[in-house]
Amino acid sequence: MAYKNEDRYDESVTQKLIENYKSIITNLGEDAEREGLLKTPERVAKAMQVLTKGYHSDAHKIINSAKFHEDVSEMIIVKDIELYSLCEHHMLPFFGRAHVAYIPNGWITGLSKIARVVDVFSHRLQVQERLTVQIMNAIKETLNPLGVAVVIEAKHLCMMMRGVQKQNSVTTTSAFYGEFEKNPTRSEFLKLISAHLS
Ligand SMILES: Nc1nc2c(ncn2[C@@H]2O[C@H](COP(=O)(O)OP(=O)(O)OP(=O)(O)O)[C@@H](O)[C@H]2O)c(=O)[nH]1
Ligand SMILES: [Zn+2]
Repeated sequence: MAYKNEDRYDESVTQKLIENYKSIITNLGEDAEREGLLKTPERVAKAMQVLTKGYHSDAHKIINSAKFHEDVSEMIIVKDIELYSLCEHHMLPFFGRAHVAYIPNGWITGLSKIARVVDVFSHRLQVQERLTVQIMNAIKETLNPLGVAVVIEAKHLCMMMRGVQKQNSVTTTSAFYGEFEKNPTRSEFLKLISAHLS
């Protein structure tokens, strides 16, 4: 079913996930029947559907729904778009911010749609590199711009709470297309967002 917002859940998926999470709680050595945990499988089932709702959204449709003809040829940057995603290896969160820019070639889109595209792809099981490229490609394929740039800075809980346990490392990924593949455009973009790069 299509999820219009995060309050809608697929009832059959919820029921299956409730059984799955009951088993997980039991297999972790907890008592799934104790009072505090009784509703937990349902809560997690719903939370996980929200965190993966991007599978039910189409980034191309989102951009095309607010696509306007406009003769602008300057770089448009939407920076500091906060994002929360789940790493596909551990299903633990990674979170940070995305900086997205494009140079129009006759078409622009609503600014909020750029942030919505970040949400669509981040609400899936991801690796940061693919997330970065998917955002770039969605803008490239819908607006046919002269260039697109995406930079994502994120911290991965799988590197913080477990495993290597590094609390301060930030991963930066980038994807550049068209004009952004060369200077001076790329350096102008990086300069404009540089206050936000660590
Ligand atoms: N490239 C990339 N790697 C990621 C991302 N999120 C998590 N990882 C890494 O995925 C790797 C999975 O490695 P494995 O050796 O299979 O898993 P693991 O034994 O749990 O690894 P450790 O985290 O080193 O304990 C780890 O190095 C994670 O840091 C991501 O977005 N991009
Ligand atoms: Zn991970």
